Amino acid sequence: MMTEHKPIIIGVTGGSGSGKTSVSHAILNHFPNHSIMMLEHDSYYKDQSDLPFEERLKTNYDHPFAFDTDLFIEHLHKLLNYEAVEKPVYDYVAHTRSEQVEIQEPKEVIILEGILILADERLRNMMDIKVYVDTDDDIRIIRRIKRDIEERGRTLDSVINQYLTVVKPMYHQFIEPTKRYADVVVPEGGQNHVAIDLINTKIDTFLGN
Ligand SMILES: Nc1ncnc2c1ncn2[C@@H]1O[C@H](COP(=O)(O)OP(=O)(O)O)[C@@H](O)[C@H]1O
Ligand SMILES: Nc1ccn([C@@H]2O[C@H](COP(=O)(O)O)[C@@H](O)[C@H]2O)c(=O)n1
Repeated sequence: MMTEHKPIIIGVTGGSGSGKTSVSHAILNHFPNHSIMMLEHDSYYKDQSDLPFEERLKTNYDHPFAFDTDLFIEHLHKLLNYEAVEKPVYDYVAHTRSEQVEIQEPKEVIILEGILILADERLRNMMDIKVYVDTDDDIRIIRRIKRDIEERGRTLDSVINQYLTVVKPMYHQFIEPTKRYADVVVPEGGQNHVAIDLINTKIDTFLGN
């Protein structure tokens, strides 16, 4: 595919359970007839298939080192050049990459989503709009308990233990400080229709609509 302009990049970040995915889907759904895609940083958690399962449980998944951000950026550069990429598929139950990949075709609008995407200067410099979803800690942990038990194969004790020992301290050390890089701070995630409308209007402007 050849086009005059490079794709538009929107970064959506915030703590775990803040509503990043919901905001990203609200943006995707606003542009049903446009060329738009989402690239989750979580898909680029490092492959740990060489480690026994018990060892994978000890990984700090809320530290920048847990991600293969170099590969994420490499894929982003390809997408910016309108080339397709083989996106890894992450398995939260097994705590490693699955053996499958998904072919991701290039699009005109790319939504990057993840807890630590604003922590990397290279990524920040590639974004046209930076969004931070800001949701109270108590709401986020309640959502996470429900989601991790229902969808990510966790027990209540494991979610609480991981939250108190890793997720909460890493949030304050690495994620919350990136709020200052955001162009837009969205309180209460997916339900903030005014903020999402403002973001969509800006994307429309970039698209020349
Ligand atoms: N405004 C909201 N009200 C109620 N539940 C929500 C809201 N936004 C998200 N959720 C729920 O909370 C969980 C986490 O939301 P999600 O968008 O996946 O957050 P994140 O991607 O930041 O982890 C999901 O189960 C989602 O359905
Ligand atoms: N094997 C893994 C990998 C990641 N996590 C947690 O996922 C959170 C990020 O995803 P969100 O959708 O909640 O933004 C992050 O806080 C990691 O702790 C995990 O538990 N296990």
